Amino acid sequence: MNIAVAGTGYVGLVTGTCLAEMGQTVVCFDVQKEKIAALQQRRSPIYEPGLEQLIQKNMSAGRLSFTADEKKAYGEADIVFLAVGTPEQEDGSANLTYIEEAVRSIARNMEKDVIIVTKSTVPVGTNERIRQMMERLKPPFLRISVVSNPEFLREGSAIHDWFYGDRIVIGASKEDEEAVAVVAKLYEPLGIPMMKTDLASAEMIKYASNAFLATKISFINEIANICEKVGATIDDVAYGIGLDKRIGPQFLQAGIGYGGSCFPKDTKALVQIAGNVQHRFELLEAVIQVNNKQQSMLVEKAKQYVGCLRGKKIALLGLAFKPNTDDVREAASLVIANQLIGEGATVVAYDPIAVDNAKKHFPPSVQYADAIIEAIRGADAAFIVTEWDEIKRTPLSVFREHMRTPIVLDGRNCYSPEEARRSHVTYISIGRAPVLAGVYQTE
Ligand SMILES: NC(=O)c1ccc[n+]([C@@H]2O[C@H](COP(=O)([O-])OP(=O)(O)OC[C@H]3O[C@@H](n4cnc5c(N)ncnc54)[C@H](O)[C@@H]3O)[C@@H](O)[C@H]2O)c1
Ligand SMILES: O=c1ccn([C@@H]2O[C@H](COP(=O)(O)OP(=O)(O)O[C@H]3O[C@H](CO)[C@@H](O)[C@H](O)[C@H]3O)[C@@H](O)[C@H]2O)c(=O)[nH]1
Repeated sequence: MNIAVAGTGYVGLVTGTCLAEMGQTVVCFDVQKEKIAALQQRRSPIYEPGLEQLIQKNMSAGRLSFTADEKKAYGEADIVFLAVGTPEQEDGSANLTYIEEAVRSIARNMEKDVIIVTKSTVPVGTNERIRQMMERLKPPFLRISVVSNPEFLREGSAIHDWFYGDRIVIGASKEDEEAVAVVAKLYEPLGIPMMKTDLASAEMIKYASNAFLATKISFINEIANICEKVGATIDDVAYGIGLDKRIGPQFLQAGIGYGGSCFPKDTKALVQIAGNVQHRFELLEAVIQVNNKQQSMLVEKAKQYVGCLRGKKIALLGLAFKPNTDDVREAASLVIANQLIGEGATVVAYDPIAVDNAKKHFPPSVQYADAIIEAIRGADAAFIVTEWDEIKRTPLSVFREHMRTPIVLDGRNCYSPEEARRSHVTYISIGRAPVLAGVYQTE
């Protein structure tokens, strides 16, 4: 069985590499020639723990290769996994241009019957359109099947998620039952529960899963905001509600809102998908609004405790949208950096991995430090935006020692209020009472 993967972003690379690790022969294709060149040199274009080693291992074993030549990728393929991007358009809907380009390319280059397996997150109805496009464009003597197989991996733990996921969803129409069996057989060795359904339901499962998780986050963030006002503590409240098995403890970490390449785009796309069938998804609209508000909250709090931010040095600790990734797409750090600069502050940022990516997206006036201490030295306030282990391991006493005024605004609740009191820092976190260490100069 020859497998091709279209796209070498997170999903394409993890899919291709993990299928090779499972013993399949895989060739990955991308339109970005520099990505393919790096991969051919055995370098991963993204930071994901364990991925580069697994790429190298499977290239050496001769099971995994990379090409920028579409004929080489698709000519011999029995199965093509579509893992190209589906980014957000201005109106919030998913941009399907890359999917369409990949489909045209497969149709142009295929020399065998082919099963197209869509891993990209695509609006309901897209796989049906992929089938129609393929039927129109493919060589008439060859057959195609279309299977929806949404991906649920999380960045930072993507390889673990591939091998130990909660479920595998395979959607197809009745006429593609044979293709479903082929795809199911590929996944069988993983022993992960598999569910088979129709195309539209599989597509909807992906959006509904992300929308539900985003809802949980916005919900707990709102509870945290209320906790601050009524004197309750979010840590205890989240723990207490999570003990109810019907609710569960996961995704109840209050903070500065969700970011990343999926939740922000997929929630907006689902609002659009609903809107297209004249259904206003008011609950999800509120989830998005709460998230936007949450991302700005820390700067508002900074103004309250630091005073006017003009001319102040602010340390921004953590740029990636979550730990263990170098991805800064839709990261709260970007919103915060823009706001701080808008207020006239000088921003000195630190991140252990994501600085190269940040430099491409952040305002040019952001300065970058090589270490946490360098970022906080002489600072008037420090924002903790990503809960990297390195940041969590830095005692608050270090902030007290190196900052001009030790005001720490922690968007990820990395420390306990007790430690803040012991360390004599002003510590403002989410859903807990502020810890005030004294009166500081505000002008
Ligand atoms: N990132 C995640 O954690 C994640 C998880 C689950 C699902 N998804 C979904 O999977 C899809 C891909 O996400 P990603 O984060 O890997 O995207 P990405 O933007 O990181 O990568 C997409 C890749 O596709 C390539 N590409 C574009 N057009 C192409 C074409 N015609 N042929 C071949 N390659 C082409 C791009 O050059 C890029 O390298 C999206 O729909 C996303 O919503 C992402
Ligand atoms: O309790 C929580 C959990 C997460 N987050 C934030 O939510 C965002 C997303 O986190 P996470 O879900 O861990 O990362 P992603 O890699 O974006 O993965 C999500 O998006 C992927 C793309 O669709 C899906 O495949 C995954 O199942 C889904 O978890 C990040 O900003 C986190 O900081 C919180 O604020 N509180």
